[in-house]
Amino acid sequence: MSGADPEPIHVAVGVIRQPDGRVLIARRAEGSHQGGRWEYPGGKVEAGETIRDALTRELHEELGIRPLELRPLIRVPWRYADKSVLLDTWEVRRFAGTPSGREGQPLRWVPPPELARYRFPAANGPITTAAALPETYLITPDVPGGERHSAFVERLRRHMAGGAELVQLRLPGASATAWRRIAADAAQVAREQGARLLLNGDVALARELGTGVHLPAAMVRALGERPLAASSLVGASCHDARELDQAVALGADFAVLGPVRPTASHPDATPLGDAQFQALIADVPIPVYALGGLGPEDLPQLQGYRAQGIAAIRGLWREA
Ligand SMILES: Nc1nc2c([nH]c(=O)n2[C@H]2C[C@H](O)[C@@H](COP(=O)(O)OP(=O)(O)OP(=O)(O)O)O2)c(=O)[nH]1
Ligand SMILES: [Mg+2]
Repeated sequence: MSGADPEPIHVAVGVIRQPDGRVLIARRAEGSHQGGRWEYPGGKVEAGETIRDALTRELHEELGIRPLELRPLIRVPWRYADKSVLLDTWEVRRFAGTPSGREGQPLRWVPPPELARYRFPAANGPITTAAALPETYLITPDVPGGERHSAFVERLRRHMAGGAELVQLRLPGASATAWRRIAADAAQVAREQGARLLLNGDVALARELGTGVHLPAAMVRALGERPLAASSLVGASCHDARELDQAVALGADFAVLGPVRPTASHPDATPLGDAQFQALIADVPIPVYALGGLGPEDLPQLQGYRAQGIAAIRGLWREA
C-alpha cells in the first residue's frame, strides 16, 4: 500500500562490556548515515544471517573481536527522515581479542554513567539507558513493626554499599510523616553511596529531594507526561501490554512488568508466566525488569528473555 513504511533495516548492535562495567563506543565515519556521532558497534544483518551471526561478523570486521557471551538487551525501532531501522541490541559480556578500530574509527571505553555525555544518533537513547541500568532493582519492604527508622535506613545503606545501585523506596504502611523522614534520609544515603533512589508514587517529594520516582500503573495512566526532567529516573509499574505502551508513551526510563511468577506479597494476582512475560516485552523499546517471585538465581533465564534484569523485595532484601 502506498504510504506504508518500507521494512526497517535490521541492525545488529553490541553493547560490549569490560568486567569493570565500561562500555565500548565508536565514532561513525563522517559522511556515513549519522556520521560523526558515537555509536555502539554493529551493522546491518545480511540476508540469510541470524542476528548472532550478523553481530559476530560485524564485530570481527569493525573491531577484530569475537563475542563469546551474548545476551539480548533491547530492540529499538526508529524512523529517521531518510530510513527506518530496528536496532537489535545485544550485550557482549565476554569476547576474545582486543578491540581496535579496523575501519579507522576512534574507540572509547566509557563508564556507564558517562555515556549520556556523548552524542549518539537519536534512536540510541533507550540503549544508553539499558547500558547504564543495573541488572537488579531492589524494592524495599515496609519498615518492620517495632524497628527504628534509623535501623531501617542503616540496612538500606548496607544494601547500597553491597552493590544495590538502583533502589525503590516503597513503604505502603508508613505514615505521611515517617515516609517523608525516611525518604529524606534514604536520599542522603543514596547520594553518599552513589546509588539511584526512586520514591514510589510521590512526584512532589522526588522533586524536592532530587530523587527519581517510581510510578504505580494508575499514575502512569493519570499523568500523560513525564513528571521529572531527563536527569532523574522515572520507572513505571506495568501488568499488561496496554500499560507497557502507556509507560513508553509517557517517556518512562524503564518499566517493571509482573507478576511473572507466584509471589507471597500479591497472592491474589494471576502470574503472567515466563512465556507471556517474554512475549510481552519482545518489542518494548525501553528496558523492562521482571517482577514477582524472582531472585538473583533467576537472572540468566530472565535476561535470556530480553529482560533488563529482575526487580524484587524478598528476592533481594536481606533481613540481617
Ligand atoms: N551500528 C550502529 N548503527 C546505528 C546505531 N544507532 C543508529 O541509529 N544506527 C543506524 C545507523 C545506520 O543507519 C544503521 C546501521 O548501519 P551501519 O552503518 O553500522 O551498518 P554497517 O556496519 O553494515 O555499514 P555499511 O556496510 O552499510 O557501511 O543503524 C548504533 O548505535 N550502532
Ligand atoms: Mg557498522
